[in-house]
Amino acid sequence: MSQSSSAPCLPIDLASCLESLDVGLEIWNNHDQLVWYNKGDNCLRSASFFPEDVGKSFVTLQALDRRGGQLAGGSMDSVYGQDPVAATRPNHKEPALQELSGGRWVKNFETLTPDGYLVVVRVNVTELVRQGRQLEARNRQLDLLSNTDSMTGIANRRRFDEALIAEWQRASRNGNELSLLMVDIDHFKKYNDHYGHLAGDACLRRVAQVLLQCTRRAGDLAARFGGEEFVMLLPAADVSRALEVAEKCMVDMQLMGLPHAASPTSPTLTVSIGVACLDDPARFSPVALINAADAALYRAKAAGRARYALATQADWEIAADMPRTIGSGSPLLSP
Ligand SMILES: Nc1nc2c(ncn2[C@@H]2O[C@H](COP(=O)(O)OP(=O)(O)OP(=O)(O)O)[C@@H](O)[C@H]2O)c(=O)[nH]1
Repeated sequence: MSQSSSAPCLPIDLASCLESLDVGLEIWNNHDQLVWYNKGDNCLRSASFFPEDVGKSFVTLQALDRRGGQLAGGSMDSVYGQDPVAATRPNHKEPALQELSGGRWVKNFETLTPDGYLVVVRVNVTELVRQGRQLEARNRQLDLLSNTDSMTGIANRRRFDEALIAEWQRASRNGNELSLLMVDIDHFKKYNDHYGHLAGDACLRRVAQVLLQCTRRAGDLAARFGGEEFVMLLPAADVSRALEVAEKCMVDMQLMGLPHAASPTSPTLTVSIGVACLDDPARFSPVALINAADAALYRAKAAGRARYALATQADWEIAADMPRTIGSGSPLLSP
C-alpha cells in the first residue's frame, strides 16, 4: 500500500459543518489512508490524530507509538483492537461499543461508501450506558424483591409457584421424581399469644433459616407458603431422600431449641411436616402434589404433631380431585 500525501480535501464549508458536529467523524480512503477527522473524533478516541496524520495509512498510524509522546490514552490498537484483520481495515458490521479511559463509552458506527471509503462516526453514549446499567441493577433488585418473602428473606409464594411448575414440567420430561414437603409450625397461635406477635415474626425467620439449611442441593427450594406454613421443593428426590430431608428438619429444629413454653407438645418449638413424592408426574398435577403434601401434614398434626408423615395412596386419590386455594396471579391458576 503506497503512502500518498494527495489525500482528497473536503470543501472548507462542508468541513466546518462536519467539524461542528457533536460526534467524532473520520474518513479513510480506499487505500486505508486517513482523509479527514474532526476535533470531536479526538475527544472520543483513546489516541488523538494530528494534522500530519492525514494521508498516512492506517497501518502506519497504528505503528506510531504515541503513548509516550504528546498523547494521553492508548494506541490505535486500543481503538481497533488487536485483531490484525480488523486492524487493516476496521469495518464492524454492527456498531461497536467501546470503553474509553475515565469510564467513558463510545459507539462506533462504520459505513463503507460505494467507492470504498470508510466513514467512522463515534457517538458518546456514556450517559446511555450509565442509565442502562442503573436500569439493569434496578430490574435485578425488583426481580429479587418480587420473589422474596419480606418477612423471612427466603423465597415467597410466587417464586415457589413458578418453581413448582418449572420443576414439574422438567420431571415430566425427564421421568424424574419430584418431592414436596409442607412444613407447619406447631401451636404457633399459642406462641404468638405467649411471646407476642413480633417474637412470632422472629420465630418465623428462625424457622425459615433452618429450612434453608436443609435444602442444600441444586434446585432445592425452601419458600414461605403463607402464614406459618412453609414448603420445600425437592427436584429429582425420591421418597427416601424426601424423608431424609424431613428427618433433618425435625432434628435441626430440635437443635435450634427455641423455647415454646405454651406448647402442649414440647418445651421447644416443633414443626409438623407432610411429605409427598411424585414418582410419575404425568399422573398428577402440581396442584395435586400440594394437596397430597397437605393431606399428609394434616395426618402428622392429627397424630400428635412434631413429626412427619408421608402421603398415602388415599391422600393422593383425594388430592387429585381436591382444589386448593392458589394465590391470585399464581401460574398454578393457568391451565
Ligand atoms: N407473628 C406472626 N404470626 C402469624 C403470621 N402469619 C400467620 N400468623 C399466625 O399464625 C397462627 C396460625 O394459627 P393456627 O392456624 O391456629 O395454627 P397453630 O396455632 O400453629 O396450630 P397448629 O397448626 O394446629 O399446631 C395464627 O395465630 C396467625 O395469626 C405472621 O406473619 N407473623
